[in-house]
Amino acid sequence: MSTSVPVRLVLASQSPARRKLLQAAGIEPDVLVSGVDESQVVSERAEDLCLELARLKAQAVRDRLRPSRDERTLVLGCDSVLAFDGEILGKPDDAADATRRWQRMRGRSGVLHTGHSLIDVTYESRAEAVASTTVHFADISDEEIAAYVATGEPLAVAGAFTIDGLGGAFLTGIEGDPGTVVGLSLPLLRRLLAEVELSIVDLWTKVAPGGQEIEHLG
Ligand SMILES: Nc1nc2c(ncn2[C@@H]2O[C@H](COP(=O)(O)OP(=O)(O)OP(=O)(O)O)[C@@H](O)[C@H]2O)c(=O)[nH]1
Repeated sequence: MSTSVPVRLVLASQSPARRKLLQAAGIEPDVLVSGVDESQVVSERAEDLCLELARLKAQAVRDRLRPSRDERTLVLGCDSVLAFDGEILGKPDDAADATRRWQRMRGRSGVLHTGHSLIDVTYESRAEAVASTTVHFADISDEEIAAYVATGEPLAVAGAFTIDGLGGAFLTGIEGDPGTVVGLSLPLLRRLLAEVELSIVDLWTKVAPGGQEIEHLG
């Protein structure tokens, strides 16, 4: 399903992790931060909450774009939350909150849900879904919790942990796509692109694995 015009992906997220994940996969997104106030959405279900927020972020950025005849423009919004112990947890409020969370999470499991909303600005179509990955937390010590919180890393991320940073040492395993934990599932993005009649190959702009330059598949 290749396309005859260049495809531009606009990532509606300030997340450096999401951008790096796309870049490593050969996709160089433009970034337009949505500025959506996440506190405006409340939901009982983690999957509904993260999908609604992803939708709001994508729409807020879409509304700032004009379709162009020279390219196919897509907007991707994402939002990640941790479902743990019957609660929906985003980023911790502060260091004390991150500490309390880890004292509860250690030795137990949670599910990191990431909502994805893809809008095809050119054809006004959209595709959206939630990816979920179960995360098992190691039974870490109070000293490890204190040291981890002191780095500040847990304060900036949904669930107060990372899989690809310092927090990776404090997980014993996952079931599902690791990208979902970072904040963007590439296998799910591939499926959403297929729903709008595109292939992920159409978005490759950087050097392919193995080093050879990819001509833009246009
Ligand atoms: N590097 C990394 N980042 C993570 C991980 N888990 C969650 N995050 C980040 O935590 C943040 C989750 O908050 P969100 O509200 O989804 O996104 P945000 O950072 O506020 O950015 P916006 O999309 O602009 O709202 C995202 O930036 C995720 O990339 C992880 O395991 N590794």
